[in-house]
Amino acid sequence: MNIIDLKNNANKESDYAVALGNFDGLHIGHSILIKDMIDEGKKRGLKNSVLIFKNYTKSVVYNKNSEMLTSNEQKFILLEDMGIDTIYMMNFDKDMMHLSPEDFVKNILVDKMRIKLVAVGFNYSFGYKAQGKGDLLAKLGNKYNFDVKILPPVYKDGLIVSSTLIKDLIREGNISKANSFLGRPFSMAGKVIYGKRRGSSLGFPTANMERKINFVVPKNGVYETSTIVGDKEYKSLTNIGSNPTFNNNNITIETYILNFNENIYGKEITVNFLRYLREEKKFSTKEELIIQMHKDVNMVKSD
Ligand SMILES: Cc1cc2nc3c(=O)[nH]c(=O)nc-3n(C[C@H](O)[C@H](O)[C@H](O)COP(=O)(O)O)c2cc1C
Ligand SMILES: Nc1ncnc2c1ncn2[C@@H]1O[C@H](COP(=O)(O)OP(=O)(O)O)[C@@H](O)[C@H]1O
Repeated sequence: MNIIDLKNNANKESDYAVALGNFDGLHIGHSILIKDMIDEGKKRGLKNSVLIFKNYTKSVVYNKNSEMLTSNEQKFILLEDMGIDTIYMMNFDKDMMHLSPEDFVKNILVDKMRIKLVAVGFNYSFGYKAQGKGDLLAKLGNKYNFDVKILPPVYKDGLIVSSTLIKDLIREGNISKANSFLGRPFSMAGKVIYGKRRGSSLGFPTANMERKINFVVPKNGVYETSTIVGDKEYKSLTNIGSNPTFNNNNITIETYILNFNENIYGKEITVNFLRYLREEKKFSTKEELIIQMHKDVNMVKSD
């Protein structure tokens, strides 16, 4: 798989099919769209690609740091697994934001990327103030000689699968449902930082994570997770919250890794969220918390 930054490069090699979108989460709806683009591209003898903005378009448009489901690194791995030939990267900045729909199509898709097929979802919009919709894309396809495929919404359990819905489910702690919409566990990557150094004394050292990007955070509570350290995956338990037993006030994301005993401060870990187990509680003594933590471990050991 190639990754091409369109800032200083253009594709001169071959004609391409492309899927367009933010693809935050690369959920089951995104996968269907991308697989369809790959298949349709193959029929036409085209290479396949996705165009990804380095930064989240909504964050630029609304000038805020929006919460996200996936980092670009995670997207690259997932897209490579799907069989994508090329990822085109672009910086979404104020100039880009002000491009008219037609200029976006002509300057980027046609001139820089040699696109012959564009696949988008039913609610895709593009160009300044998101003025361009599917019908305009189809017209521009006629003008600039590329095919356009607009995919209908993908439903699951009677709901349209969307990144916004999945983020809301995660915020509510409904991890199982969020994961069924994602098609894999929601996962967060980040560096292990120092905490209060209390975990080891409780018999449960916890790796405190600093999120690598502004990942959406599940509601406070204890979760069954798995944790990737280096190239190994371990069973784990993750507590999100303010440790009310100890009257902390900031929210931490901390993971106790089973059958593990290494110093991993400063290392990057990935935590996959599998299941919500219980609320974070205020215990009257630390001994009671320790008893509960043993019960938590038994919950995930037994299956
Ligand atoms: C499985 C698990 C369950 C936890 N449950 C609670 C809880 O219910 N209430 C609470 O106050 N803290 C809970 N904690 C957080 C501990 O209080 C925390 O790990 C400890 O204070 C260590 O913090 P440190 O990493 O800053 O040293 C839990 C931690 C783990 C790993
Ligand atoms: N099984 C384990 N799970 C998580 N971290 C572990 C484990 N074994 C050793 N560690 C190490 O111990 C650190 C956590 O110890 P802890 O006493 O909770 O300190 P802190 O408050 O700094 O997180 C982790 O950051 C990691 O480097």
